[in-house]
Amino acid sequence: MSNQLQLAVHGAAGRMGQRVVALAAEDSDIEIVAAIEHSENRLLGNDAGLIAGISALDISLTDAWPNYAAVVIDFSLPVAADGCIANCVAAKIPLVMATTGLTEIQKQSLEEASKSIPIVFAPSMSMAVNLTMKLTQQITETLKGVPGGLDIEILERHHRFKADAPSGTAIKFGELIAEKMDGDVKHVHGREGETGQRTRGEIGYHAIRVGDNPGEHTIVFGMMGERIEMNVAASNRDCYASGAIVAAKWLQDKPAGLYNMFDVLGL
Ligand SMILES: NC(=O)C1=CN([C@@H]2O[C@H](COP(=O)(O)OP(=O)(O)OC[C@H]3O[C@@H](n4cnc5c(N)ncnc54)[C@H](O)[C@@H]3O)[C@@H](O)[C@H]2O)C=CC1
Ligand SMILES: O=C(O)C1=N[C@H](C(=O)O)C[C@H](O)C1
Repeated sequence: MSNQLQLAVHGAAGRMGQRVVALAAEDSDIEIVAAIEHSENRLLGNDAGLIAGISALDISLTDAWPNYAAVVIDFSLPVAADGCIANCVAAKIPLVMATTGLTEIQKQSLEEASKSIPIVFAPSMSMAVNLTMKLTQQITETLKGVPGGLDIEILERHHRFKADAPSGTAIKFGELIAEKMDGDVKHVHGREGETGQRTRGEIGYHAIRVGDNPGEHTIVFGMMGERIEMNVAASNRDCYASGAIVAAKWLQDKPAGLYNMFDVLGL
């Protein structure tokens, strides 16, 4: 059908890429036009649907970029981000950049790329996570002057295979919370040795890697005599994959620019 959204998935054989392929294949508004992977991936040439654990789609895993796609969803790795960005800019294809762990230079190249193509860039495509981000900003704004002080710690739990720490989501939680705090903020990643007592302007980060946890974040707001814990947890990866597909569709009528999931979700 010509009016389907022609989607290319970058990192298509990965944990996330497989879920994007599977959910997109169920969506009658989407036509998967390319399932792109690393040139050394041993699954190149295999059917992307079978790799994703669904029926064959007659789309072979490839390392070649399509001549045309309406949008690229990237769930690859930081090492692949530069090529992805460059190909999307060259072909003027809108991009959903979901990969985390990008360097500052790579984030700058995303900014530059967004001058010519529309990009959604977010460390979590989950609606629940992005709503929780907004709620934690409200809690920080409300409690930051509480008598006795407010201590904020961010715990994130992920599967044993995750290659970056802390999660991009935890880093984004910290950035958003820091925007609402007064004075200088010190981001403290883990604690060991004679640290001395906690200072007021700290945000602590703790990365837990266990089993097959698809992603869980707990923001602890500690006060003298009580605390609030905001917990958001995925039970599988489809919250991220479906969020990325929503973002891909949202991008279709947008001008060049750098957008996030708050823009997509209207938060
Ligand atoms: N924004 C979000 O909502 C979410 C983001 N993520 C992020 O997505 C990324 C991928 O996560 P997973 O799927 O668990 O990892 P994964 O390791 O299972 O998948 C990454 C895929 O990228 C492929 N890849 C590596 N280099 C490539 C290249 N040069 N060209 C094309 N493909 C290449 C790998 O072969 C692999 O199949 C991570 O950065 C993770 O943090 C994960 C879940 C949700
Ligand atoms: O690697 C993962 O799995 C996830 N990574 C993202 C992150 O680093 O924030 C999003 C989600 O937490 C799952």
